[in-house]
Amino acid sequence: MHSKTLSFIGAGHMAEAIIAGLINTGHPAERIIATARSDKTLAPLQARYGIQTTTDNCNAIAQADVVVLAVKPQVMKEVCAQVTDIVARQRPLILSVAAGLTCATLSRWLGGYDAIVRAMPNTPSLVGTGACGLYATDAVSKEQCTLASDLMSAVGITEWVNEERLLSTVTAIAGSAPAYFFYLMEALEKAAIEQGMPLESARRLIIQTALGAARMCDASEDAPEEFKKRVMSPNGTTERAIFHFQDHGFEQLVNDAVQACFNRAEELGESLGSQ
Ligand SMILES: NC(=O)C1=CN([C@@H]2O[C@H](COP(=O)(O)OP(=O)(O)OC[C@H]3O[C@@H](n4cnc5c(N)ncnc54)[C@H](OP(=O)(O)O)[C@@H]3O)[C@@H](O)[C@H]2O)C=CC1
Ligand SMILES: O=C(O)[C@@H]1CCC=N1
Repeated sequence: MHSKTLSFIGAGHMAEAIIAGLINTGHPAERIIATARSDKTLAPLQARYGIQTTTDNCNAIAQADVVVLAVKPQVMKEVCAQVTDIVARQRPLILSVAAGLTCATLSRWLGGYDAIVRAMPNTPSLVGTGACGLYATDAVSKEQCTLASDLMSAVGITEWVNEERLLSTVTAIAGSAPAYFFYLMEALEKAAIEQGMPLESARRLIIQTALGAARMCDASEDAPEEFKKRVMSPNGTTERAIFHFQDHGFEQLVNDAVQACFNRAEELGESLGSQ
């Protein structure tokens, strides 16, 4: 992996999360190239990680073993059109992290080039605890799949899915899901402040609790439901809170939000893919 040159087309939140994770695991900075439209975006990345940067997408791809497409889905078509010729000459593995856009759409936009793996990562990649879904069509070789796995495993865990639509599920439970947890943490902070606790104290306690809950699940085969029961003393405090969540439709609300996220990923794929 460390001998491969990785070019990131797009240097925003998701690209930076993966780049930071890769640098932390020892990937040589000189073997990472990032592009953006403006030097203003690139300068801080270059300063932070010592990577190569350029606003010339074709130049970045001309040196690449792997091209990570990390622009917004809405600008992907334009970017693909720009780089089709250099991709055909260089023949890198294309790893797209864009929500919704299918391998078929990306391949069409890249003039029929089909060595494409789709990934749906998340921003905790930044600290080496990413969770990433991967999907490849039959056109992708075993070696290319291994390369994609190796790249994303450097910044967290990976799960291959055998149906492309399941990447929309991965989007709804992992790609977008850090925001759900942040939202819950934000709401807990607000509740603590309302009860008179200083923000700093509340935040420390909430972060550690989230970390502890995740670590307990990670360290055991037991289901989250089991851990929940162990906190819920009969007629105790937790039970009162959980019953309140249940009485107010918490599980349905989560299900509906996950479905809305899934639907938006599919909708993005369909509307942009029809272009
Ligand atoms: N954010 C997240 O948590 C996740 C995002 N994704 C996917 O990652 C992709 C990027 O999202 P995110 O990082 O949040 O978006 P950002 O807006 O943070 O980053 C987009 C980047 O693309 C660059 N860019 C725009 N146009 C071009 C171009 N023509 N050539 C080269 N670079 C260009 C921008 O550069 P400039 O600043 O100069 O305009 C910017 O650096 C999306 O497709 C999204 O679906 C997937 C999983 C999680
Ligand atoms: O919100 C989005 O569209 C992107 C994709 C997954 C996370 N962020």
